[in-house]
Amino acid sequence: MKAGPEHPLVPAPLVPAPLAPPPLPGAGDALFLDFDGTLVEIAAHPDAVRVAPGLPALIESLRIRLEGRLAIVSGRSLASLDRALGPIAVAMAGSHGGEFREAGARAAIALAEPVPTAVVARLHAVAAALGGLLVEQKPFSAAIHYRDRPEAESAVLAAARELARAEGLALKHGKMVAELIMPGSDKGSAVARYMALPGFAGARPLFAGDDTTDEDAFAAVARLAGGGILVGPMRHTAARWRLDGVRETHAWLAAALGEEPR
Ligand SMILES: O=P(O)(O)OC[C@H]1O[C@H](O[C@H]2O[C@H](CO)[C@@H](O)[C@H](O)[C@H]2O)[C@H](O)[C@@H](O)[C@@H]1O
Repeated sequence: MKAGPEHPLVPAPLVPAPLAPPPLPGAGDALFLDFDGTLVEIAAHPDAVRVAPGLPALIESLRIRLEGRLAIVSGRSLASLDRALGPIAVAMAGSHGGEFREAGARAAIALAEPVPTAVVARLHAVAAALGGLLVEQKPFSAAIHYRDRPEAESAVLAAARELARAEGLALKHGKMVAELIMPGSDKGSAVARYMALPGFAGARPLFAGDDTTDEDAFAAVARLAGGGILVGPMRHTAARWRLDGVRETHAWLAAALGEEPR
């Protein structure tokens, strides 16, 4: 007997079924890419990621191949993505959908309210009390990182949950990070907003991402008759396909251009 939503009395399997590799993005597709863990390997510090030398050009070439239907959708701020990738004419949404920019546009549109300064101050106090954790303040979210002190995870999450509850904020738990966000925007809403633009409308959306914070986007592309691509080890996910890691993602992007990995 099958398990799943259509058989609610049967427990879901503990080990999710494996996912096939994704199709190559091509004519009629729109491509959305997460950044950390998808385009670059996770590093010890947000500023320590290494961008492969050929990556910005690869992304721009794909954007041209897809007639402009490509965007990076990240939890990072746009300023941080701009620093990492340099001046590329590619659409980008940052701060988990709080900042939205079309390709070539100078200014971003704000789709969220900034996190109140009192909340950021409280996060700094929590970070100091836990031995000096990194607080990353972004235009529309604030993150507390515990990669340096994994043993602080439960204390970080408890404090972040309490702040989120008291202030009416959304909480995202990513890779060794807890992020507080004003409710109303996430990666799924950013994808939906791109897909409503004339250049994207009607295309099949594909979203590649590694983290649980990408699940909103996986669900959004599924609603729009596309599919998510989980990057990394198998887990319970709304994604439809899977790639093993960053290297395999680069190879997949290069293959879409008919090239060897750069
Ligand atoms: O949505 P993404 O593009 O995947 O961004 C998610 C978060 O990425 C960054 O933090 C993560 O990557 C860091 C560098 O590898 C790592 O040190 C950290 O532990 C990870 O959580 C970024 O700093 C966050 O702002 C993003 O939300």
